[in-house]
Amino acid sequence: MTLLYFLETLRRYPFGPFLNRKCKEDYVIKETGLLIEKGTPILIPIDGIHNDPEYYPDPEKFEPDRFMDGSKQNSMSCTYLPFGIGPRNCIGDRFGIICTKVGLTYFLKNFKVDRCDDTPVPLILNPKSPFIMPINGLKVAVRKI
Ligand code: HEM
Repeated sequence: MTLLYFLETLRRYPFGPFLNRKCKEDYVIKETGLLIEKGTPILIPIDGIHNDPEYYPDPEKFEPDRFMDGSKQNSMSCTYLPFGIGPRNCIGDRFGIICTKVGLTYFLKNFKVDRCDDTPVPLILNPKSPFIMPINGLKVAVRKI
């Protein structure tokens, strides 16, 4: 269950809005005829793909169950990219997942988290940040259980 919430959180809020690559050889996109020349810098829009209703119906909705069948986070899927993709993808993905599971489980066993008066609803992201992060932080009420 923790994993489904983790996966959905990284869909809605990946670390950054895009991955960057450089084109290794001239490439023509079949559908449009557009030529991408060798050496062209490429930005792959993670947040655009993660919010495309063709892949994620009702993308604004936080819905951990979308990951229930396990297919989306398949490494061959180009529609879920929180850890990047290909030979330069994140080498720490499994380690990151395990650390998050252990840390979250320990934290949630000991603390209860609630909205407070200062919790931004809806969450407003900082449009000037190179990372995906709330504009004024994310204040919540944390109580020891
Ligand atoms: C939730 C945790 C993490 C997230 C969301 C994350 C995300 C990413 C992303 C998006 C990339 C770029 C991949 C690409 O361009 O295709 C990356 C690269 C990388 N990550 Fe992570 N990462 C996480 C944890 C870690 C951890 C725990 C380590 C090391 C212990 C790590 C080490 C690296 C390294 C070395 C690269 C560069 C790989 C390369 O250029 O070949 N990451 N990560």
